[in-house]
Amino acid sequence: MIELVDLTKKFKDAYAVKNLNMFIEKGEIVGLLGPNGAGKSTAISMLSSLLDPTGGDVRYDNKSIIKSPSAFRKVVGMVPQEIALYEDLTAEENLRFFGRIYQLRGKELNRKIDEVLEQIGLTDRRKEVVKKYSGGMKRRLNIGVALLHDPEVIIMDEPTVGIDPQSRNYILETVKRFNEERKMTVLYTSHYMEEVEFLCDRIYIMDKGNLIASGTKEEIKRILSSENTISIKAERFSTDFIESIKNHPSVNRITVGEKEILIIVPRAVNMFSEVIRIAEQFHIELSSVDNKAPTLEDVFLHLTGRALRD
Ligand SMILES: Nc1ncnc2c1ncn2[C@@H]1O[C@H](COP(=O)(O)OP(=O)(O)OP(=O)(O)O)[C@@H](O)[C@H]1O
Repeated sequence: MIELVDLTKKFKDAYAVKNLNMFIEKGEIVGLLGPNGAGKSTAISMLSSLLDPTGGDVRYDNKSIIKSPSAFRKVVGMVPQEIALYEDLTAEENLRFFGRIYQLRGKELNRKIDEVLEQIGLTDRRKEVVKKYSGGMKRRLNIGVALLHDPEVIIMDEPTVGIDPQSRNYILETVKRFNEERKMTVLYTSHYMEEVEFLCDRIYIMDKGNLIASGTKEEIKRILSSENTISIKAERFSTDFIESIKNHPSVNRITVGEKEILIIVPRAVNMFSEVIRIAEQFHIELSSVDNKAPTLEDVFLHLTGRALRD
């Protein structure tokens, strides 16, 4: 198990990470979520012993990896946010170069290169120089480098930034496969809610250096359990109708879009029939009325008052 205990990093007079407490069990995919500048990269740089903390500790199987990082370094693969590849080398040559740094040689190195290229779906393009690769292919090779020494734990710092949806999907599916087939422990940082929702069972949410929520997806969404959101859609809404919904005694607040209105009501209130009655009264033809399950995005908005991608 990996534990972060009161982990803190102060740059001059500002805290990038403050008293961060987290744990990651063997074989779990844990998500670390937060907007730009939340402190995610700083936290995982300390976790992978690339950066010295100002305070606190990181423990792997009860041993401090701040004091003695070498054992942890052998079992961890780090995928950095910035692509760290040689553009003028081919995929195969890049893997060979980094493999040697991991002390791999000869047949073992060749076998690992073949295996990693297969895992990241680049076997066919192995002889091409990286500068000809698409953003998504570079991202995949960046992940491949971290897999060369068969890590037990992989730490990924926003590995899908700036790529097309197809490559993004490929990466997400690959991470899931590593976890299922190889029981790899994964710490996945992102500022995309949907990625973390798809991949992770347990989630930590950071904002401005602090942890603002943690738990399973279900636990985190329960933060919003005192309210329910109803989505109604129509080709057009009239001002009278909007005012009537907004001023209804059971409605907490509404968000008005061009063709959709979100109506937030207390959990216990059933507004369905009431909404339909008011729509009929104002001759609004509703195309749908749905109960909207809360998303992690809603949780973040609720906790911070800001959207995650501000
Ligand atoms: N070397 C540094 N010197 C001074 N301040 C820093 C340094 N590194 C990070 N910071 C500050 O610490 C805060 C957290 O940054 P960090 O990069 O960890 O956030 P992040 O959540 O990873 O965001 P991003 O998604 O943009 O990488 C930011 O305010 C950043 O400006």
